[in-house]
This record gives sequence, structure tokens and C-alpha cells, in this order.
Amino acid sequence: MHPRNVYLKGIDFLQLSNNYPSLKNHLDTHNSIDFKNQEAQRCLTEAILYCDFRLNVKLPSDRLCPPVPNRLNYVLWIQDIVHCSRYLETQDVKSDIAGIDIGTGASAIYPLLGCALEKSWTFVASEIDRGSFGYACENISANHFDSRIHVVQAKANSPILLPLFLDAEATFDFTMCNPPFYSSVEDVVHSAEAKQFGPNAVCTGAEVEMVTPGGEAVFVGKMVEESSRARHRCRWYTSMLGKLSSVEDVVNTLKSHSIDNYIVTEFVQGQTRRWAVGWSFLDVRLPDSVSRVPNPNPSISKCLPAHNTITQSVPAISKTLLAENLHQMLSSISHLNIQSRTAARENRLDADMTAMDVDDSDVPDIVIFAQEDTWSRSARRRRNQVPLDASSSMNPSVSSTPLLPSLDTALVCSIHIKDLPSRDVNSLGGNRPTRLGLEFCWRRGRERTLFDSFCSHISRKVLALRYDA
Ligand SMILES: C[S@@+](CC[C@H](N)C(=O)[O-])C[C@H]1O[C@@H](n2cnc3c(N)ncnc32)[C@H](O)[C@@H]1O
Repeated sequence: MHPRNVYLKGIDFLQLSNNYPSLKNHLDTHNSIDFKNQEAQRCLTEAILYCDFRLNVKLPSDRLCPPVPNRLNYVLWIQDIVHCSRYLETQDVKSDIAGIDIGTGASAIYPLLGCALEKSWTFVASEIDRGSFGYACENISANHFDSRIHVVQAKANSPILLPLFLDAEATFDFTMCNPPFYSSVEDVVHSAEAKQFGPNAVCTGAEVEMVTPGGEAVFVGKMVEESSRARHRCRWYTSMLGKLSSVEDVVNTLKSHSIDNYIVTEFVQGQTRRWAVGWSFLDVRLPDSVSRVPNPNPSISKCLPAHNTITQSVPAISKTLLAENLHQMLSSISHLNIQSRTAARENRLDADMTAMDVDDSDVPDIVIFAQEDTWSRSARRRRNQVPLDASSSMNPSVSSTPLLPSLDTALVCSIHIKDLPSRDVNSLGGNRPTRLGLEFCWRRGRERTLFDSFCSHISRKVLALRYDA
């Protein structure tokens, strides 16, 4: 579960029922509820939405009943993406955010949760099913969100990303979608039968909610195609996926469209595992805490993007000494713009934004801006061939340049000095070298090779340093 998910430690059904009395009718002798009972499930979702988000939602009996903890996981991941992406692009995380929800369903759960959590968010949602479209509009009005959530009726031949194509001028921060997972009704039946102990919860979904021609991978594949026409008009395109095999299919589709800036996460709730894939045409690179599944098992590992956060363990006497050496080393590289970020915590972009580890406040982070490779051996060789009069502008600059790179900035990378977990730290203390971590975070750029080469150049230099006690 997402670290900010308030349901990490489970739900106290008894306490919830004290605040939402109709739930009491569904409590068993252990103060739990029967997830195979449709009515109990609907009442639980309505109770959570009301008690924890002040949302009045009516769920029709013939449509999907969304489990809130799982839907919240996805909204929190979107929050991370939006926060990091906006910060890296403009350093402005407070301005208005516009999202799209494809297939919002009768509950309109994603736009409602998003607007309840974030005052600056607005949504355009789409829905193909006339019945669900009507219920969604009622739920939005019941919560007085008509000015912030607009629902459009999709047709069978509409583009999947319909809201992007209705207004060619409109721009968005993100798209989200929980697509119909299955390719046919038989596929739904097989999947239920394949579950060893039967499904954990009853599924109340109508066929249109669960089945789409070709299944979810084809649905999201079409989204990838459409996104490569709309490109920068949306910062991040994302979709949830219900099958692990679909993650691989969608990642392959992204690669076939030469989209290398993609991210993959996993949502685990009880025995249910879901995945989500996101991609962007921007040069903004999100930290691993947002872009990759933490502690992945081998089956998902092959679908993950390469690391945007690389930690090099280094011996050092103190963070301050290491920081001084690092500054000297960076200053000797020509054409590198170096920024010291005293507000280190502001500059950290962890998914767990409310509970960041705070080992880092004693030395500032460093952010470097490079227009090209000036550190590698071949780059230095090239530089030596440059006529002398051009060398006057070759001094590195330590400046107060804002985080926004200029148009020709090819690489933005932050370097953070951190304590490594205690098992790696020399416990004898004193002046003996301990091990610290140099954490390189790729912030912006199109060429991964540039980031990799910069990290390995600096790591090599730092590892060559000698600290004599
Ligand atoms: C799995 S349900 C998700 C509903 C809701 N978002 C949720 O998470 O509970 C998929 C929804 O997508 C809708 N849908 C299917 N194809 C669509 C399309 N091409 N455009 C818009 N909505 C579509 C279905 O009617 C259904 O409401």
C-alpha cells in the first residue's frame, strides 16, 4: 500500500459503524463484514467515503462497487507524480492541476477522491455507459463539485482519451484510468475460477465495466497511440492494470513508440495485486520512489524502467568533508552550473512526502546543470582541441540559477549525501572512515547515457579519494 494510505493498518469497522449507523446492520459477531455480500460491500464504501472524505456517494446495485483503499492508492500515486513533475518543471506545486479520468464509472470515485483531497484539482471525466454516466453526474452534483468535475459521454468509436481531443487547446497534468480488464465474459469466468480459494469479494460489475475487445492491454495500447498524437498536451498519461501480463504488453507498446520515459508501480491490498503504468513526453525524470515498484519480485522486475536514483556507497570521515571534496571535484568540471540547495528537505522528492527520513539536514544537496558532456575523457579530449579564445567561458559556475533548466540544458541531476543503513556503517566510530551514500537523482534530460556517465565519473573520483585517519 502507498505509505500515505490511511488504511495501511486496516479499517476499524466497529468504529466506522459508530459514525455511520447503517453499517452496524452488516457487522458480524467479530465486528467484521462479509465481503461476499454485495449490500455490505456497498454500505462499507459509502460509509468510508462519508466518514473519511465527507463525500455523499450512492452506489447502484448493478454497477461496480469500488474498494476505497485500493482507489486511494492510485490517487496518492498521482499526487506524487503531479507534485514531483510540477516541482521539477516549474518549482510551482501550488497552481491549478487538471486531470482526466477515463471510464469514471457510476461512482466517479477518482475525481471525487481527487477533489476531496486537493483543492486545486479539477477533472474532465469520460464514461461510455449511459447508466453510469447518469449516476456519476448525480454523485458529482450531490457533492457540489459540478464546477470542478465535468463528465463527457463517450461513444464506441470515440478516442479513448476523448477529453484531450474535444478541445485541441486544453492541456492537462495527468490522465488516469481503471480500464475494463477482460477481453470476454468467458475471460471473466476463467479468471474467477482460477482463483485458488474463490474470489475474496463479490464482483457487482456490469459487462461494460469488465469487458473490452482485446482486454485491458489493447485498451491501454490504444491510449499509448493516441497519446503520441497529443504528446505534451498532457504531462503524464497513466492507467491501472489488473493483470501482470498486461504490464509487459503495455511496456512493449511504449517501447515500440520509442517512449522511454515510463514508470511502473504496484498496488497491494490484502490478497489483491494491481499495477499501474505511466508515461510522459516531457524530459522530467521522476525519482525511483515514484517510478519503480520497491523491492520488486522477478516477474515484475523485467517490466520496470531503469533507475533514475542511483546510490553509490563511499568511505568518508564526515558528510561535511565529503561535501567539500564533492564541491571541489564538481567545480573542476568545465561548463557545469552548480547549485547548492540549503533547503534540502524541499528538494527531496520522495513518495513518502509526509514522513521523509531526516538524516539529511546537515549538508545541503547539490544540483548540477549541464548543457553537454564535459567530464568524460573523450569530452575533455574534444575540449583540448577548441581554439584558445573560446576557453574564456569555460569556467564552472556555482550560482543561484533556479532549478528550471534553460532550453539547452541536457542534464539536471541532484546529489544528496546520506547515511547508509546502520549495518553498513562502521560501528567503531572515532575518526575511522564510515560509509556514506552519494545519491544521484536524475531530474531532467532526454539522454540516459549522459546521466549514467556523469554518475560513474563522479563515483569513480570520489572512490579514489583517500581519508587518512
Ligand atoms: C473497471 S470500470 C472502472 C470504473 C471506476 N473508474 C472505478 O475505478 O471504479 C471501467 C469503466 O470504463 C467505462 N468504459 C469502457 N470503455 C470506455 C471508453 N472507451 N471510454 C470511456 N469509458 C469507458 C466502463 O463503462 C466502466 O464504467
